[in-house]
Amino acid sequence: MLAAAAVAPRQRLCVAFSGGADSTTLLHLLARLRPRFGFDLCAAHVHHGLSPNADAWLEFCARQCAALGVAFHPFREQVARDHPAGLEAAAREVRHGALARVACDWLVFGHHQDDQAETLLFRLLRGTGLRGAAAMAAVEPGSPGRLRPLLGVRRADIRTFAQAASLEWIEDESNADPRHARNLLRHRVFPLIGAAFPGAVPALARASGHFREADGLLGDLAALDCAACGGWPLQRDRLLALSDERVRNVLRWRIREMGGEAPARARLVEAVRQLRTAEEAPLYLPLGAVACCAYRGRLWLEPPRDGAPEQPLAWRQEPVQRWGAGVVRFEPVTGAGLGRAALQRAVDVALVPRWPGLTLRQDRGRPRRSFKNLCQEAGIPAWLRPRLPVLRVDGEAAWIGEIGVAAEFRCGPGEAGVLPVWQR
Ligand SMILES: Nc1ncnc2c1ncn2[C@@H]1O[C@H](COP(=O)(O)OP(=O)(O)OP(=O)(O)O)[C@@H](O)[C@H]1O
Repeated sequence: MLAAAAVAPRQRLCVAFSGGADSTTLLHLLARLRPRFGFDLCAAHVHHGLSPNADAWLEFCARQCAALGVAFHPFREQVARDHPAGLEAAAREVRHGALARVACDWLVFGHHQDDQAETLLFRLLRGTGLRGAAAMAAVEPGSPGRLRPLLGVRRADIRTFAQAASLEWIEDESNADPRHARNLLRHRVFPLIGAAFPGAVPALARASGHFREADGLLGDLAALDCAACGGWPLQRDRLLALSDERVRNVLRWRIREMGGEAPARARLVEAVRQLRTAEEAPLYLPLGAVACCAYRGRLWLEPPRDGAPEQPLAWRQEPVQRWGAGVVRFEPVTGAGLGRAALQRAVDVALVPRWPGLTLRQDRGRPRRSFKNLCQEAGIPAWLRPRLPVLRVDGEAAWIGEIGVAAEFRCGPGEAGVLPVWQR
């Protein structure tokens, strides 16, 4: 598995070390494999402060690491007891937050096949989608990536090995607490299932592999559909020519790609319904971690409060400048857009959001118009206005995204010009 994950010599592996039988076995195995693979090994333990034994566990982990010559990183964390998702979830969040702070290439966990089967069943009972049913991956690339080398091994086999190797470990008394839903599954439900279906655990683990594969294919389909819709921002009419299922798949995939959690199915169903009934009209649909925006034939997702940067972004002739969730491209043109010479003479050129009192004259001989009037005339919806990029040149608006160039800055015929294009 280490070879499959392409763990290279000198890469830094950090075992997430609870001190339990699984991560203790894992740590000992990796310590033995260290000379053969040439990786650097360390271990991290998170002290949640929830058990009266937490100090003793931390000391136990420190001693084990010292005996194996493995660097040890202890984390003492506070867990909120009033977390809306419950104490277990709060502890997990804190644990993963602490482990993410370890400088390493791979975090290595002691999850095994029984954990995988329990995770799958637990999630199915809560109505999970394909992504959740895919459960845990043995190799999850990332920075750091995650490895679960024991994912194909049964819990009982790990214990047998640990006993045969005379390893010592600690038992977390909370693992026996039937008030935790996971423990109820482990101690009551799985023994019953196992008696009736002896191969249930490996079969469930296998099923999660099938779900993982199918989920990967849905990701491929979403990527193909996005490409066929012209890439982000998508062409709205092409997206809506797809079936509802595929539109939802695209939205779900993009939200995850942006680091958010996919909203509940009912919410996505409603979003697609609204997209279809709005036809061509501008639309702004909050979807949890992101907002779905549709405007002038284009559709995109953006973080709800990340429309425009708060601070001016100085422009020093770069071809591309970031703007909120998108970019502004400055394309070289001749006889169109903004005159380059005037921009080069200016002292202060920056991309900024609209400011109070902003006005712009679109054509010589026509009056200056307020930002609000310009937006109304162009049919720009109120939600999009704070996000519009404005190129401010020595205090004057030279260009406003979606509106255009100010007459005073327009490039003369045959002159070198630059045309800003806002891509959301
Ligand atoms: N206190 C801890 N400090 C460091 N690592 C831990 C700690 N607790 C658990 N781990 C790591 O997580 C693995 C799984 O532990 P456990 O089954 O208790 O957690 P889980 O909540 O089911 O999993 P996950 O945290 O991945 O959701 C362990 O084998 C170990 O690698």
